[in-house]
Amino acid sequence: MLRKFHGLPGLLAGLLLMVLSVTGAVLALAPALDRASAVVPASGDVSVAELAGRVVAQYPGTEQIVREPSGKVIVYYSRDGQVGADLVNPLTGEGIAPYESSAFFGWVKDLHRSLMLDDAGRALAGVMAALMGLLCVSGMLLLARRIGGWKNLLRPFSGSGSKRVHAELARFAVLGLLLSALTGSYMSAQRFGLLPEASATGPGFPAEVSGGQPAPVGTLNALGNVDLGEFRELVFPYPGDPQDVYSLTTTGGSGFVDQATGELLQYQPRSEGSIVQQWIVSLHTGEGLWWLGLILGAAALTVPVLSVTGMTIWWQRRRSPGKLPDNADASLADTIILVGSEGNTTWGFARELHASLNKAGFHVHCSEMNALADRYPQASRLFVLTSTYGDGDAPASARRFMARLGNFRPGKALKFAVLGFGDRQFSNFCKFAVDVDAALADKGLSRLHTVERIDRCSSPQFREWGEKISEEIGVPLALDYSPLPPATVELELIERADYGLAVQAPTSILRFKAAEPGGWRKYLPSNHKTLPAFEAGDLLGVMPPNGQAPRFYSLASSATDGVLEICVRKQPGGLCSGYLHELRPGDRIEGFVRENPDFRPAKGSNPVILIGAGAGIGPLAGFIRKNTSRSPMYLYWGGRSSQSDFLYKPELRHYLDDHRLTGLNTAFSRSDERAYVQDKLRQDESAVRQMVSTGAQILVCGGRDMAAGVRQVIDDILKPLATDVKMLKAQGRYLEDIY
Ligand SMILES: Cc1cc2nc3c(=O)[nH]c(=O)nc-3n(C[C@H](O)[C@H](O)[C@H](O)COP(=O)(O)O)c2cc1C
Repeated sequence: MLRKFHGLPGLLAGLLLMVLSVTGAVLALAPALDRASAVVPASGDVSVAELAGRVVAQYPGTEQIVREPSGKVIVYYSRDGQVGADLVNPLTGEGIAPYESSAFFGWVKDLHRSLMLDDAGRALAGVMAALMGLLCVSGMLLLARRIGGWKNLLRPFSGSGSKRVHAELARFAVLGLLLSALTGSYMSAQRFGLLPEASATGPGFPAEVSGGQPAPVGTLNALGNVDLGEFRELVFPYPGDPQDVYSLTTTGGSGFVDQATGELLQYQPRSEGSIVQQWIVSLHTGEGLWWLGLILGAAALTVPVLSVTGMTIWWQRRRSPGKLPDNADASLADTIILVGSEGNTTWGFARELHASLNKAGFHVHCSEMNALADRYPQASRLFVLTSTYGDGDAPASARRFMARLGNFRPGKALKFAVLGFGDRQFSNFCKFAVDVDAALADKGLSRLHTVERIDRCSSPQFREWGEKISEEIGVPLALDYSPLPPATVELELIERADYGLAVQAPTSILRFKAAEPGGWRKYLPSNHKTLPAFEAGDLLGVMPPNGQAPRFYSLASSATDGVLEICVRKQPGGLCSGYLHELRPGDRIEGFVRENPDFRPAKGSNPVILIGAGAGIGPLAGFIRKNTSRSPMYLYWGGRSSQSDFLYKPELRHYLDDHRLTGLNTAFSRSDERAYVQDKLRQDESAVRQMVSTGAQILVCGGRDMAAGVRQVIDDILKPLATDVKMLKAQGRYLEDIY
């Protein structure tokens, strides 16, 4: 609900808000520019009498002197029948330059205030300001919910892409934006009579004036008592009229000054309402507070980026597999389905369960596990369908689930069943599902059904689970779903480099191109094949022969390299790795790319520490190849023998020479040295610690034993910094790709 509230007005208003914010940011420069060009004496240095005396000496026809909130002093005068206005130096009274208000700023102000649409535009701008206030508040509530409370607001966020940019910018800009929005709404409401305006009437003309011989303005007592810092405006009496008076306005109020006696007449202090009003204007425009103007301007400049990233998030969410027809509201649903998925296949099963339960008359709400609500007031059944990733870890749409479980307040009637999706070839088969099952039981929920595990998206296993659930809930559910095989492309092997045979670790670097169609079809222009889009670190799914489920390999190249490269170790008895190792140049395979955006080096100039062993070097080599900005990048890699399985040896030398790689540290377990990559990290302990303390990111790729050993070493190294791998992971600074 909160998300809809934040998203819909945001989308509608995005464009208008961009216009208002960009114009606001331009206008915010004016106070600082004005201040930079103004001569501002220290407080107490110049009185209004001194100022007026100096100005009149230079401009005998002075009619009015005005001091702007920026400190600029302007004199309006008449000379030889002509009127003029000059900017003057308050220390000398001399003119600095003719005064003209900027046509450019005037135009921008009109656009900002009324979108060039007079009153209709002013009203629209006011509505936009109120909307901006709502967006700020709902956005902050969303953000606090996402990061686990207000206390985490200043901690680094994990995540990537539009979501991260949106959240990072918003948390720093929100106070400025909220201030602009609230003050803008207030001003607009006043203008349209929705809020009372402070009375602008000044004191009445004095009933009695001395009418004596006018004294020089520089000698008038009442003006001598006012400091320049408090001065706003002095209007001179009509020349030759002894009954006329000076009218004086200061920050504290206004009154009249007798031109003969210098006495202050009819002084009226400013009302509280008028002071508040003036403050609101200053807080909105930065008038007289040039530094605040700059802060507000910088905050306003984030609005176009927030609008674009906000729209991107909205669009991604609309296209997400979690968008289901007839999805009940979480607060009204009697049945909840939560989905944990990385590659989206689990969503297909969840959709089938959702449709079957809906058909049976239940009110079903389905969402990703990360969106676990604090309560489901009407629900009595909770189904959790989740895959497992990494080395028994949570998939992307469930990564925040365990943290959110802390705030979860289940009703007494709520019973749950967890169904895991995984692959028996991983030693941690469906581990995350098992962990979730245990965590829900710990929370005090009772089980509707014990946790079950589905191997490689098996449709019969899913159907059987459905039958057991039918018995538990007393309603027949016919779950019939088989995921569509992913759309594949044909790839042709163009090159291979073989390593490791002598040390019983046969590993090959395989390079593919998109296969050209055969026969007459190759002459069709539309049939010229190109590689799909991918980045190093994404996954290549390979369909092994005999219709087996796909196996995944980390990509060592990106599409812009013009070649699709993987690094494959032949596993004893491994069906797919054996199949790939048999390939000769010219042979073709069927494959598809699966994005893995969470395993990428962060952009920026912080050091990146790459750690891997064996074929795990593949994506790491791809990251180094792409490091054309020459950010500091260090590689720690372990193999068996420098003679036999030093993968990418010539390329790494080349990357060191051209500074795409800053440092290389190798360990060989079957050499005289007998070292592992963990040993090299320990040797470099202080350097690693120092890099992490300056914001380094660590990426690990390889087998699970190596990854566990590396985690242990890094935890030890980080102890003096009072941080650990868990914390770095939460900040998106420790990424793993483990098999
Ligand atoms: C890189 C990678 C790591 C995986 N790790 C595990 C694992 O540790 N345990 C497991 O049971 N399955 C693991 N799997 C298999 C997935 O859980 C399984 O393919 C699941 O059906 C994917 O569902 P999803 O597409 O909804 O994420 C892994 C798959 C990949 C590609």
